[in-house]
Amino acid sequence: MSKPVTITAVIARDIRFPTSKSLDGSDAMNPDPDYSAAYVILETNVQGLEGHGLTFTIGRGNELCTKAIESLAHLVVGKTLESFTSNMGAFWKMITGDSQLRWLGPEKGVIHLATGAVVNAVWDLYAKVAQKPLWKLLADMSPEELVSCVDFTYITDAITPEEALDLLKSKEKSKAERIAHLEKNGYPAYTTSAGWLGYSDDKMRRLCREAKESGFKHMKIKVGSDLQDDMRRASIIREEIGDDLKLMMDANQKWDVDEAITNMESLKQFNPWWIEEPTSPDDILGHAKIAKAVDPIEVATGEHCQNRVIFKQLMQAGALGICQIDSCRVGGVNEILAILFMAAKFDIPVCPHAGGVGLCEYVQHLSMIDYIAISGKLDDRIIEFVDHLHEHFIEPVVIKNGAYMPPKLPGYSITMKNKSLDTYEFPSGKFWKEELKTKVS
Ligand SMILES: C[C@H](O)[C@@H](O)[C@@H](O)[C@H](O)C(=O)O
Ligand SMILES: [Mg+2]
Repeated sequence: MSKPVTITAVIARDIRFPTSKSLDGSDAMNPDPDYSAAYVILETNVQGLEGHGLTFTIGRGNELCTKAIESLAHLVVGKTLESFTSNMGAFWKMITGDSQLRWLGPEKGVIHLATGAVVNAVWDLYAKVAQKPLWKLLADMSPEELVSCVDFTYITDAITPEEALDLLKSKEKSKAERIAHLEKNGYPAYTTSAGWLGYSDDKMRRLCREAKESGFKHMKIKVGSDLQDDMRRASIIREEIGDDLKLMMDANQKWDVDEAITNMESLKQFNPWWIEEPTSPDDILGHAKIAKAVDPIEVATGEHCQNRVIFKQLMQAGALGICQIDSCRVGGVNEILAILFMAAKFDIPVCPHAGGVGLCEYVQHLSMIDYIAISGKLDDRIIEFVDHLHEHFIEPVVIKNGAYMPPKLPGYSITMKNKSLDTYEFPSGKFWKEELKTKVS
């Protein structure tokens, strides 16, 4: 591209899907989520070229995220893409370093969710200009380039840039073999779609059967409502999937620390591989205590883990058996790379969180780059899959035989169809106008 690409405007849109109607996505803590996106469009001076990104919320509060995105806009508008991509680490430090906005976090909550959306939109633009899907853009970087994308502030006691570089260099020569493996076999996935808490027993049984038939080897269910009911539902699922498939359980932060330990005593008879979010996502020592008590069941967490610092401490404390990165809870691709480096160093499997709109589209790129260039491993690593709302994306995920196939189009796979954006914009889109009218009358 001859003329420099300049970002000319940041558009933030409040997009909400009415998933609470069918209880898709429901769990013990979140009984009625409306899967939503605070959606970002970076407009540029090049006709037809835009960077897209989103941050995931479950409905109300999406308006706060879109406002926060607008507050960050002055940091990117009027700047060239090249001024960012020539030093991605410095770009990230700049975006998270506006002192007046940083005061709202730092690096957590609404401002960090908004940061995730903007940073991801810049990566989408970068990959579109490079004419590569994001995973390939990252895979083609040298170890030095990949390390330079990361801000190591606050994590050098766990990993230094030099250590990260050594780690990447040791994987460099065999990258091509792993790319070939992915292109042939895809990256293994697990499904959560059968186990939402609000589903009837019949629906759960049917979805379990369907998931098994379509090649999934792992399934996740929700627990944390009522222990007797958790046990009843777990036994139905085991009945359907048998003993060979791996079962995971997700409590969505419902329990206190000792309660988690006691409840897992009862639930361990269903042979869960991991217990996810057993307690508050901020409780590092609590997770460590649970991990010790429930061993050999793994403790998984990360979808509400606010930044790389908390991930670092979970890893250092031996509190984390499975690292569940979330593509937009932390500050986008750069911070994800920091977490992937630490997970590789601590040899903790990364199984991304994807229960939301657009999260499957995002995280496939992240697991793929982890396998190609960072951990180099697939053992005990799977990407979450939920079968909702993919039809709204220009390049929806492709699952074959229980595995994610590598995306092909340039970008971060997060661009939504214009019609979907217009229909589900809140409150002015066609869907919500009708919906709100019926509520009033
Ligand atoms: C409200 C959401 O659907 C959550 O239940 C979901 O993200 C879940 O924790 C998951 O692990 O997929
Ligand atoms: Mg979860």
